[in-house]
Amino acid sequence: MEMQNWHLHYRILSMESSVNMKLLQGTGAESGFKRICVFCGSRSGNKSVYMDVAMALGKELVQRKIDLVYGGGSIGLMGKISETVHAGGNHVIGVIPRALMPSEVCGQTVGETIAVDDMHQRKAEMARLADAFIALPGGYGTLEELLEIITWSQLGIHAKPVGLLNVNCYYDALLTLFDKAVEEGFLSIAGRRILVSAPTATELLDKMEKFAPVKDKNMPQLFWGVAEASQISLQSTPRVFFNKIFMHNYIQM
Ligand SMILES: C/C(=C\CNc1ncnc2c1ncn2[C@@H]1O[C@H](COP(=O)(O)O)[C@@H](O)[C@H]1O)CO
Repeated sequence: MEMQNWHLHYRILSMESSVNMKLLQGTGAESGFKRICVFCGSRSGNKSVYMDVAMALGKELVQRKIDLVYGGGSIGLMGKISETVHAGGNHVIGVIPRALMPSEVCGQTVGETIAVDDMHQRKAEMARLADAFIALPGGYGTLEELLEIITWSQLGIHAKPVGLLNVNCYYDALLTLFDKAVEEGFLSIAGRRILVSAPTATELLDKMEKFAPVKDKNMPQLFWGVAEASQISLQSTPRVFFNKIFMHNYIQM
């Protein structure tokens, strides 16, 4: 895609999402989201509230006719949300690296499985397939996925809503850290606003439906195109694979 076309495309995407969301407000109409990617723990947590919220989010997606993209398998919160959405009759896509595919590692994926080569490819594929992202409680894997997708938004790679389901105040410390980063000058206010948070699935989805991306005026317009990917590939061999895949998927978003 030409540089100018890309900027136009990005602006149209941002405008479209805020217009669609405005039309939906208060109408009781179907969601503006077709597919949401959920990042969440491969463990269940040690309080029932965590499995409960995974089920509640699954039911909310079913009710709003939103399909699920997730990391595949049947373990922990990942298993609970995928089983709930699948049982409710919505489509589920598990994007799973081949190394994690054996059922003794991750259990069985319900619905459709997309096998990928590695964790980087998985994230790019999840990001391409979904039109919004939600993080439930989880560990390093969930945090890493959440922070990367926020960073991609900050860099203008996508303009899709990112939500944090802060059940049981699980993410309070993280949200305080982000506020501290603004206070200390490491994060812009526009950057901080990328992440939408709420304590329940219903409130979070309602907020995300209304989300309109805020453009950070100080952020330069970046071009994430094939030309840059091939330049990177000349400079640094270990990053070639990631960047090639990432750019390829990005162009298709
Ligand atoms: C190897 C072991 C378990 C299998 N682990 C995972 N299976 C599927 N997806 C995973 C796994 N680990 C990370 N992910 C991705 O990150 C998120 C969950 O990570 P967390 O650290 O549990 O928060 C999830 O969204 C996946 O996409 C044996 O331990």
